[in-house]
Parts: sequence; structure tokens; C-alpha cells
Amino acid sequence: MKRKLILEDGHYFRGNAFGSEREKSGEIVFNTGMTGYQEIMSDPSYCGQIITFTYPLIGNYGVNRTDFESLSPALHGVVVKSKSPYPSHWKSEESFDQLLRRFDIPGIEGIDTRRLTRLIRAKGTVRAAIVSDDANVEDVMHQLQSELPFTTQVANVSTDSAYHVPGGAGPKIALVDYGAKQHILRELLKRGCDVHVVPYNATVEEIMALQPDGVMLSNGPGDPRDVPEAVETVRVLLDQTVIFGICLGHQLLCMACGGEATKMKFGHRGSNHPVRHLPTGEVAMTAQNHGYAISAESLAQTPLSITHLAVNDGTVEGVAHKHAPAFSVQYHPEAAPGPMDANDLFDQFLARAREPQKEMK
Ligand SMILES: NC(=O)CC[C@H](N)C(=O)O
Repeated sequence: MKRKLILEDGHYFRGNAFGSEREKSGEIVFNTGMTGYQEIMSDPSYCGQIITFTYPLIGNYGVNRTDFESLSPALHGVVVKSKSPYPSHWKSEESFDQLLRRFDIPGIEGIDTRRLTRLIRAKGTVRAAIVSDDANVEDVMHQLQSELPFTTQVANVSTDSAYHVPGGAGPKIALVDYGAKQHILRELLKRGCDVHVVPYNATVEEIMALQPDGVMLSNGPGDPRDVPEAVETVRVLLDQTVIFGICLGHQLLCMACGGEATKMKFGHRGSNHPVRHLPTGEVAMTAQNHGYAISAESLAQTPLSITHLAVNDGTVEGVAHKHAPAFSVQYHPEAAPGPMDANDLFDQFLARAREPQKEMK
């Protein structure tokens, strides 16, 4: 069965349908990872987006039970050049197609993903829809242009209520779930932490009542400016505990200190993004998935210093607070399947969480 992928600027592609039969729209973004499609598509930060994979063959090692980053993928669609008809791996339990059907996510195959990615790079992230082959391009285009931005993604993917994941004798961590990838929790548990996962709108009182040794701010979908209540909570938490932020968590920490978020032209999504640590000059390869960034200029008047910059485009990739025990990175130290270069940031966070708390106000 054929279907169409239509972009809001009127470009369209015809391809083969797979996954759900539903028609869905969303911001279309490209991911350059060569592996990890299961982790990528179950990352809650893709809520409401359509992913196009630049790697041409997707689905070749199937889908397994253990590599999910969330229980139910929140993305709106998948675009591939070719979907493997013969998944093969000892851990595989279902095909990519079955996975998409199970979660009601439409897919389209046979697309010239190089051309599509070039269009997105030239124009910047655009809205797109995966629709049936008989859909009228002009109608869909106008509908996409009039669609309002989706501003409640974090609320859609955060936990509804707090829960406890008992760990070992390690520090007690409150993990604020803005749409947390499972691997953040796994990295903490692996290090013996006792973890309390709290919803994105948990109050400072609720978080501090847990008496955490540190607070971890997770990744999450959408524009960080859509969650001002979270920025305010982080601002107050800064005086009270040790903080480590990842991706959306990094953006919220920066905004809580007076930094400004801006939308990037087409974002960073992939598992091969080099990042330079400014104090040492060391470069780490990192996994990334973000469409917003904190502007370097906006940080000049804040108590944050820039610790990391992207090698490719010079955007801010990490900050540390000059006076409070708080730091954050725009990339993913928990990345699975990798790269693991930045994994020791969890050790640095936990080392700080173990330090006796100095006089915080
Ligand atoms: N992975 C994330 O946390 C992404 C943060 C934010 N939603 C962005 O796109 O920039």
C-alpha cells in the first residue's frame, strides 16, 4: 500500500506504508545514528515528532524486550529508506513493523531520506504529515501550516505520580521526570542509588521532603519555555541541593539562572556529535537529541560558566554553576547503545551528592 509524506512547504514523497494505518502529523526531524533505532524511537523526547533515519537500513536486528527507553513510544511517525524484511538477532522478539503497529505509529518506507534531510537542513525543522496516497497535497499543506504548536508534551510523557525504585547503599536521588529515558534510571541504579522518580510538576517541598542527596533533572520533549513552572522549581532547588541536568534538564537549569533558550535551525540528533570540554580541551563523542539550545550570550550575566561546546557548530553543550553544586549537559551521558565517553558524569554527580552538604540556604 502506498502513502504520502507531505511537508508544510508543499514538498511531498510517495512511499510504502508500514506500521499503523493512522494518519499523523508532527515536526519532522532527522537522526544520524547508524544503530539504536529502538532506543531512539522510544526516547520520550521525540514526543509528537516524526523521525527520519538517515541510516538507510532500519529494523535489521529487530526489536527486543530490554532496549526500550520508555514503555510506550510517543513519537508520531517514522520515515525510512528501507525497512529490513528479515530481522535477525538472538534478542529480537518482534519486527520494527510489528512494534509500530503495536503502538499505533505510522511509518513510510522507500523514501529518499538523503533528499529529505537536505530539505530539512536547508529549511530548518518543518511540520509534516504521513497520510494516505489519495490525500490532497495542498489541503494537507494548509492544514499543517495552520496547526498550533503542541505545547504540552512534557505533561504527556511525565509520570502521573511519584514512585520509589529502591536501590543499594548509594546516594538518595530524586529524579524529576520530564520524559526521562530509562537509561538515566539504570545509570543511577547501577551505581547503587536509591531513586525517587517525581512528576515534572512536583513542588520544591515535595522533592525536598524526600531528603535527597541530589536531584537529577531528566531529558524531555518540546520547548523548555513551555514549562515555566519547572524553571521556577529548579531556581529554588539550586539553594537547597546538588543538581545534575541532562538535555531538557540542562535547559531548565540554565533558564533558572537567567539563560535563554532558542530554537535551533534543525537541531542535533544522532550518536556521533563531538563535544569539547573547555577546561581540558578533551573531545568526547556524544549522543544527542535536541532542537533547542541555550544561547551563549545569554549566559554571560548568569552565575553559570560554559564548560562544553559543540565542535560542529559551537553551541553550548554544558555548564557549571560558579557557586552552587549544580551542572548540566545538553547531550546524553546515559546514551544507549552509546557512545559511552561521557558516562562518568554520573560518577561526578554522585561524588558531589555524597559530599556533606555545605551550608545551603
Ligand atoms: N532530549 C531532550 O531532552 C531535548 C530537550 C528539548 N526538548 C529540545 O529539543 O531541545
